[in-house]
Amino acid sequence: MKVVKAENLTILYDGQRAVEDVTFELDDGETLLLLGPNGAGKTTLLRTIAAFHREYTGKLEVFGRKPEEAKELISYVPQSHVLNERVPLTALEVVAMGGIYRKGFIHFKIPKEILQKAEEALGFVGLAHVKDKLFRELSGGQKQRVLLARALVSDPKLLLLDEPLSALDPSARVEVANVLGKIKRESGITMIITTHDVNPLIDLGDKVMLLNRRLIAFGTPDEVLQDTIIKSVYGPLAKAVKIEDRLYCIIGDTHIHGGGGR
Ligand SMILES: Nc1ncnc2c1ncn2[C@@H]1O[C@H](COP(=O)(O)OP(=O)(O)OP(=O)(O)O)[C@@H](O)[C@H]1O
Repeated sequence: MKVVKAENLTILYDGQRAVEDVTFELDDGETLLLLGPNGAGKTTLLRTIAAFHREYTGKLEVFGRKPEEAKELISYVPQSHVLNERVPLTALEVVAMGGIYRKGFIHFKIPKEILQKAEEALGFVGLAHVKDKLFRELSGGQKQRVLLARALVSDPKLLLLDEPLSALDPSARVEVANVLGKIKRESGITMIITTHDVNPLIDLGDKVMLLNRRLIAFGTPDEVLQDTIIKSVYGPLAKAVKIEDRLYCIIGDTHIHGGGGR
């Protein structure tokens, strides 16, 4: 069974088309890098797969079901997370929230088994040592890793990540990309990762989709990240180059969200 199957998927907001006529399939364990300029529809596609947005035509199946019927199998890590940093939560409490919300209730006291899972997840992302630190006092890269741990606590089969590297400095990008690599290698969870900068993630991508409201290209990194295809979206200065067998995309599209660092 396909993890995601979209056929002629068109996504609308109040009747206006944001994403048009997208067809693709994703197999179990694959990682899809979803690439496209500002306003291309990356977040829209991700949120529709997560069943947060439901105005669409065409076919969309997640694990062979309607997206809203597959919700318990999906974890979604939003772009600018909505965690209220004024609430003094520790890293461990933030991770545990992933298990609590999934169970559909809010406890004042976090159940022991959820705390234990949260500790394991924090260890997995290499942050066991900061479990009692306040989330708001962590670095940008550490915060993003905590959010990854939070997404893992509910044992998802599909992980949807919206711009996990944005607003991070280059060394934090590498730190987070390494954790994403570990998730892929050790847990085999299917992932869809939206990004403006494909370079730090390119080794993870089994498939790449280039979206610009319409599907420009979908396939392996070698198939999609070709000079002519990249130029058709990002203009004549954009380039795809291969250096020592590794692909790099120079697209001059850095998309800074502000914030960043601490
Ligand atoms: N809630 C909404 N209501 C109406 N239109 C929306 C809404 N969210 C997004 N859009 C529109 O849908 C289109 C795609 O936006 P989306 O945020 O999915 O693109 P994106 O590729 O994720 O962009 P970015 O890289 O800037 O985050 C844009 O034209 C945007 O204005």
